[in-house]
Amino acid sequence: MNWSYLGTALVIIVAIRLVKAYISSRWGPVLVPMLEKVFGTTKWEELVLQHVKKHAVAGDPDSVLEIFDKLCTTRKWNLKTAGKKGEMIDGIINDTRPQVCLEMGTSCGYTSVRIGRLLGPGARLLTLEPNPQLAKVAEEMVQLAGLQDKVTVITADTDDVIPELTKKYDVTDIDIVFLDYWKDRYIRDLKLIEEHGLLKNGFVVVTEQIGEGQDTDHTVEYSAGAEKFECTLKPVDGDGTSVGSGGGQQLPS
Ligand SMILES: C[S@@+](CC[C@H](N)C(=O)[O-])C[C@H]1O[C@@H](n2cnc3c(N)ncnc32)[C@H](O)[C@@H]1O
Repeated sequence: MNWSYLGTALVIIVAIRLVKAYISSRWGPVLVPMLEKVFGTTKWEELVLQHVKKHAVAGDPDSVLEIFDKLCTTRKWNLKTAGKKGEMIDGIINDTRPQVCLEMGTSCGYTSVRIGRLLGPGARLLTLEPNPQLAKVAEEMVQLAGLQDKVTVITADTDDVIPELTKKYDVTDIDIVFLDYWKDRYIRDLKLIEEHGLLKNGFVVVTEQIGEGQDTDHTVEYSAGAEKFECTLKPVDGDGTSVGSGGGQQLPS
C-alpha cells in the first residue's frame, strides 16, 4: 500500500469536511433562506413531494410509485422498501387480501401508496407517523395517488393510537401489521396490539430485517415466544434477509 497516497486522500477528506462545516455555519443562515426562495423549502420530504407532484399523474398510484422508484435509482436515494422489496410487499397483500392493515412508520407515504393501491373494496390501511411534517407530506402523497378513501394517515405515536384504535377508528380485527419504524419498539407494540385484542386469527406481520444475519431477530423472538399464537415464519426474499412476514394462527382457548 502506498502510504503517501493514503495520507493525501485523508488530508483532502478532512479539508473538505472542514470547508463544508465552515460554509454551513457561516453561510447557512444566508444560504437556507436563499434556497427556500428558489425551491420553496429546504426540507427533504417537501422537496420529494414537490418532485413527485411535478412528475406523477394525479390519481394514478403506480405513477406515484414509479417517480419514487426513479428517485432511488437516479438520485441514489436509499428507500429500503422500493424496488424488489416493494414487489414482495405487493405479493403479501395480494395473497392475504386484507380488510384492515396497520402500518407503523409512514414517512413520506411510499409504502402507504404501495399497500393502499392493492386494497379491495371496503378494505383500509391506517398508517401511523408521529412526525407532523412527514405525516402532512404523506397525506398529500395519498391524495395525489387518489387513495384517500382507503388510506388514513394518523399523526401520532403508536403508544397513543393503539389503545384508541377501536374507539376512534372502529378497528376490531387487524389482518396485516406492517412494522417499519424503530426496531426496539416492534415487540412492545405488537404486544400492545395483542393486549387490545386486535389481532385477527391468521394475522400477518410484515417487517424489515428479520431472520438470520440481521441485526435484529425481534419478530422471530416474539413469534416463537408468543403463547397464544401458533406462528409460521415466512422469509419472503429467498436469501433470508430484509422484508419478511410472519403469521400468527390464534390457538383455540
Ligand atoms: C423507515 S421510515 C418508514 C418508511 C415507510 N414505511 C416507507 O417505506 O415508505 C420510519 C418512520 O417511522 C417513524 N416513527 C418513528 N417512531 C414511530 C412510532 N413510535 N410510531 C410510528 N412511526 C414512528 C419515523 O418518523 C419515520 O418516518
